[in-house]
Amino acid sequence: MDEARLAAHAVGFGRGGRAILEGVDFSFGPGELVSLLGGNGAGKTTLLRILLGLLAPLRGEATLGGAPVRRMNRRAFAEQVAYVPQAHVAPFPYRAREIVALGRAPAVGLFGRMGARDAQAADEALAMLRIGHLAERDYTTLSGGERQLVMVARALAQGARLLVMDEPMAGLDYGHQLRLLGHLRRLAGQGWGVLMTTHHPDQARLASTRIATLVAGRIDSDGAPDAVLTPETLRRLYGLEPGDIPA
Ligand SMILES: Nc1ncnc2c1ncn2[C@@H]1O[C@H](COP(=O)(O)OP(=O)(O)OP(=O)(O)O)[C@@H](O)[C@H]1O
Repeated sequence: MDEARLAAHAVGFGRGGRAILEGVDFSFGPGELVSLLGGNGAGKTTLLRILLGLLAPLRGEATLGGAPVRRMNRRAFAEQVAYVPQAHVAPFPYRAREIVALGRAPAVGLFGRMGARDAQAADEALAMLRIGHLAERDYTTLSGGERQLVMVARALAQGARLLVMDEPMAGLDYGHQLRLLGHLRRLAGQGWGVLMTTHHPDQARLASTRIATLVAGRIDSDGAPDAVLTPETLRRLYGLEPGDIPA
């Protein structure tokens, strides 16, 4: 199990002489749904990009199963870790099944032909998220919540066991936020590992197995949701004073 953890070790990053991340030690792995909380500009997206090997840290390193991600073959990395983008409107009216099958690109090669096995993997992923009925639908006609689930299905079809998501609940109504969290929690229960950033501590508390907080580029706390989300942590995260919180 430990083999597949995605980790940051003493990671530091900066731009223009300004520190963005400092001494960040963090990891997640199979069976976990970890929410990364932090105010605007705290460094969440920067940390995700470093974990994904898209950005080289100035100090420290990111590893997958102990191997430096920056030196890993991208296809080998994609077989283990999927980045789930925020749902967006595709420029062309692909069917949902086709969008999901695109997740198979690491398996079929970017310009390879999609075979029956790929279509089957796409259908299995859609079924796992209980959206099989959307397979033939034009992706551009789906609601934001449905599109986000299609994006998760695409990551599942890719075969990766670790999912990394940047604000997956942005733009979703409360119902779709909770539904998405329910799916992610279920995936964690089945052995997937999920890391997501969010601006919704309450939802994070409901669904996460663990919560980590970033304050000014440093990990401020990391642990069980109820232990992390104290009034004191919320003050450091969002500048909230006890009187600001409805009693
Ligand atoms: N390429 C860059 N050049 C200069 N500054 C950058 C660059 N990328 C990020 N930053 C700065 O680094 C800080 C952290 O940005 P990051 O996007 O990681 O924060 P975040 O926690 O994801 O924020 P948000 O919740 O607002 O999306 C911000 O102050 C941002 O302006």
